[in-house]
Amino acid sequence: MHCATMQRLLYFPKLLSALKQQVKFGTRPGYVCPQKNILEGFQQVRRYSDEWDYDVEKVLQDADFDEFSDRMLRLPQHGHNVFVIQPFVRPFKKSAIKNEMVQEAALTSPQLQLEEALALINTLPRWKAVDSIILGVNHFKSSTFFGSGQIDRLKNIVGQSKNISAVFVNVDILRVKQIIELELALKVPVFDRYTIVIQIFRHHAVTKESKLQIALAEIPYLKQCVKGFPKGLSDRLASGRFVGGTEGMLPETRKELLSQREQKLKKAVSFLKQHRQRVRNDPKNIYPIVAVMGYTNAGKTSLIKALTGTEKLEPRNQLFATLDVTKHKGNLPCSLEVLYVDTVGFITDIPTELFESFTATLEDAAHANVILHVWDVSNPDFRKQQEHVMKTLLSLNFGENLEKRLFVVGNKVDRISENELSDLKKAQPNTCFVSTKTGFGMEEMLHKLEKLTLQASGRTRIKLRVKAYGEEFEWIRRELPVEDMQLDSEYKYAIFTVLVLRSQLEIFKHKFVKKNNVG
Ligand SMILES: Nc1nc2c(ncn2[C@@H]2O[C@H](COP(=O)(O)OP(=O)(O)OP(=O)(O)O)[C@@H](O)[C@H]2O)c(=O)[nH]1
Ligand SMILES: [Mg+2]
Repeated sequence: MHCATMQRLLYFPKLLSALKQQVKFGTRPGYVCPQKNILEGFQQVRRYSDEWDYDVEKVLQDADFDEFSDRMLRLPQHGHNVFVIQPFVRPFKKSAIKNEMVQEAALTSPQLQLEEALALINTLPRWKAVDSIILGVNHFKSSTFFGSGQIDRLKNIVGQSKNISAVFVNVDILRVKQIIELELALKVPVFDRYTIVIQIFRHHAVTKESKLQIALAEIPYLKQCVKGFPKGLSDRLASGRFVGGTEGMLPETRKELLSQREQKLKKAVSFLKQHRQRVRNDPKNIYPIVAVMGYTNAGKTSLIKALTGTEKLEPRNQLFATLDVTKHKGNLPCSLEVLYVDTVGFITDIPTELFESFTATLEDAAHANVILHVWDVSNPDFRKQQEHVMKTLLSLNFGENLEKRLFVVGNKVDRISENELSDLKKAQPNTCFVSTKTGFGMEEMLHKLEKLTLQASGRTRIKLRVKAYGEEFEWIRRELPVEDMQLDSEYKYAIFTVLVLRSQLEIFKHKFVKKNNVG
């Protein structure tokens, strides 16, 4: 076996020894071990034959639109040195906030929010957070967002620093009027969370599926820009955001451009959905599916890598490192093959439209037998994060039977103290606590996951007694997930323990039970 794979399997000593025994047993002359593929499964990186044959590039190619959207989203090639502003509403004024997402954000600490804002900026290649400030406000003023005294203070900071080339106000979305007023005052481009996340998405999108969905995610933002763009202001703007190019276009022409783009994208996404549905319904796809979901950077990709040994997976200390929904084959201790689905992480204070655009690929996860929710328990904000993930799952139609198929894993326990871990275990008795980094708790977690997966995917563990090395024997070995096989003392009969779907059992009965001697 591959040496690196061996090392990874050392996380799971019992599982490893069981696998080794099975393989040894399989080397008996004349007998190929059905479990041999288990070990091979650990080494395999496999994209299933669900390739989508569609020319997305053709749909996305549109020079006029690119010029318009790049201008609105301000995508500089050179990056930015960013001044990060973390606004928070002073506690006694919380009732003044209407926006539900801002209200939710106001429940956490501004310091933690600022840390996330810095991580967002530093995730973008060539972007750097150079300074930051936490600003308490009584309420978010409609036109300028901040009060006039605060605007003066910000003007001073930004004006005096030669280093600052952009400002990031860490709120979900700023209105166009607010952006324009802030840009006029501060004389640098101003970004909100929506625009920053869109830019990260653009950088991290690899496949045509994610490129398409991200293009759709930009549309609501651009619509807002077109709607809120005030006449006659553009030439006063220093940032050049709305100046030149499509600025000269009539508002109707911009609207037309956007609506044509939206129609094209929606049509392509509907084809993508149909394709995904066909793949899901293909009777060949009988593997139970475990969708790994959670807040961004919680360790979803790391967990799948630890469970499957997939070399190509690259966990990264970045927000939204994963945008493509990918499937990775692994085995449960009972030998049953499962597909782990890696997914895009969620984040608070982002308009829901942004994640709704991912539904075409997230639908695969929504139909999964098990929804494995990963928490980063070392993050002081993890309770708020996990609440947010649950809310997002419900808003994205993951609600059906969610309680029955939900499996919660608290990751990164190597970064918390023993006391904290024991308090967490008491408070969350149904959660499996692990570290994908050290391997702590992984074996126990895997056994619990197996139990739920078998139950949720409708598999039954049964014994089949058949003639050794006969037709049925070969069929079982080839077609069914075999957990164990024993030969009788005379090597005449074999007793298989298999994990079967009702449909597989019916096929077996139809093929063999009547005509042959099967127990
Ligand atoms: N200390 C520690 N770090 C971990 C653990 N699991 C993951 N990490 C680190 O956390 C960071 C994020 O890991 P990923 O697996 O990429 O997280 P993710 O949830 O897939 O993130 P996104 O795809 O960006 O949403 C990486 O730097 C990992 O090395 C763990 O158990 N302990
Ligand atoms: Mg990931």
